[in-house]
Amino acid sequence: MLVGVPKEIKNNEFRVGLTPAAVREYVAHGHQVMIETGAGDGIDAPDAAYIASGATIVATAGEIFAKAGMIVKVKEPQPSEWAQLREGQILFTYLHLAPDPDQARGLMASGVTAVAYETVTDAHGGLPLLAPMSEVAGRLSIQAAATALEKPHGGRGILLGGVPGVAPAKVVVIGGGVVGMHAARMAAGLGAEVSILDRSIPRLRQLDEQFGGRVRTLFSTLDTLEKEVLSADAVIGAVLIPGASAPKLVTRAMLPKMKRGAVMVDVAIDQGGCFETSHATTHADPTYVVDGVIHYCVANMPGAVALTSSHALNHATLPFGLALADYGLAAVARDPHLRNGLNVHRGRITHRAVAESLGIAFADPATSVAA
Ligand SMILES: NC(=O)C1=CN([C@@H]2O[C@H](COP(=O)(O)OP(=O)(O)OC[C@H]3O[C@@H](n4cnc5c(N)ncnc54)[C@H](O)[C@@H]3O)[C@@H](O)[C@H]2O)C=CC1
Ligand SMILES: CC(=O)C(=O)O
Ligand SMILES: [Mg+2]
Repeated sequence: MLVGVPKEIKNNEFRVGLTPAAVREYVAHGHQVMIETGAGDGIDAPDAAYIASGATIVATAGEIFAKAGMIVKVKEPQPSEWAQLREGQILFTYLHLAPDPDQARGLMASGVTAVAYETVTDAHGGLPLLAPMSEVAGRLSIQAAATALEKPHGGRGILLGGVPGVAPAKVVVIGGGVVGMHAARMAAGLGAEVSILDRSIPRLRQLDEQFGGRVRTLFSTLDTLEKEVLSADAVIGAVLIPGASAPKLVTRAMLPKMKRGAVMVDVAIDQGGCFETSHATTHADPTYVVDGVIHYCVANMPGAVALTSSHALNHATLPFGLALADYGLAAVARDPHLRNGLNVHRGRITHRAVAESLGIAFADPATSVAA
């Protein structure tokens, strides 16, 4: 298959869909790979590195969209990219369609077959193509919170770990999955007081065991959530219902009762955000203030550490991308985990939770791909 990788065009997005090491694997499988010139510049992978791995360098994204059988990206296609996708072409990337009806309509109109990294599953109930970026974003969320809490950035002026004789900051993590666990680990490592809220008791058990009592685990009721948020210096939003829009767990009414200069990092913003007052921001202007509480809501946090992120992402996407390149749609038909990643196919939404969040009719992928 002819596989194409355009340069990412989202604000401050420096990741790349395929690293040179991944290109070499595709070429070893007999595929041709086209890379837009400069696509790897953000991860210290110049055109020459891609040529050495067997790729061809092309001057424009337009050529890639026109010729490639499969497009491999990182972030959801931007409006100028929807217009260039077409029927018979496979798009393999993050989509986050539930809170983004414009993109959903754009992809449906294009006729493209779109496999979303974030809903591909594994045999253990996990999301293997979301997990590496959740690890990155969870860890970064604490760096973002620490920075925002500094006085020159408008924060309370509290050091996460405190110092001997002065109490540390309180970090409250809502959602104890991959993002939540990595956020808690970083916050605890810096010496903060940390609690994690989740609605899954088995998950809370795992976290309790893993942290050996260093982090408090709490079942998330309305009462517990409110009590924890109102006493927090930093709140990390890390819940997920796969494919669906995030539930709004911190309401606007809670904000005036929170500490002045507290910070809320809504990592779940790519699924619409789990705070009522969240709206997506960019790395260029990551924060805003509502009722004295700083909001950080960057939807592509891992793009800031593109080098780490691109390699971690490629390690996870490689086997699925190779299967798509080797077998095309047949790979989706025969692998239920890859099929769970199918979000759009020939103008229909093929993921149930995505369809329900968008209020668009659901087309069963098991039957629509075979058709
Ligand atoms: N902004 C960014 O750059 C990035 C955002 N993300 C996003 O972060 C979010 C979390 O991802 P993961 O940690 O990988 O998901 P995950 O599936 O590993 O964890 C989600 C956790 O939320 C819990 N949960 C669900 N509903 C809840 C509720 N009402 N109250 C409390 N807990 C609840 C689940 O039990 C689960 O433990 C996703 O929306 C993901 O797309 C991930 C990477 C980068
Ligand atoms: C998962 C996601 O939204 C990202 O890595 O940008
Ligand atoms: Mg701002």
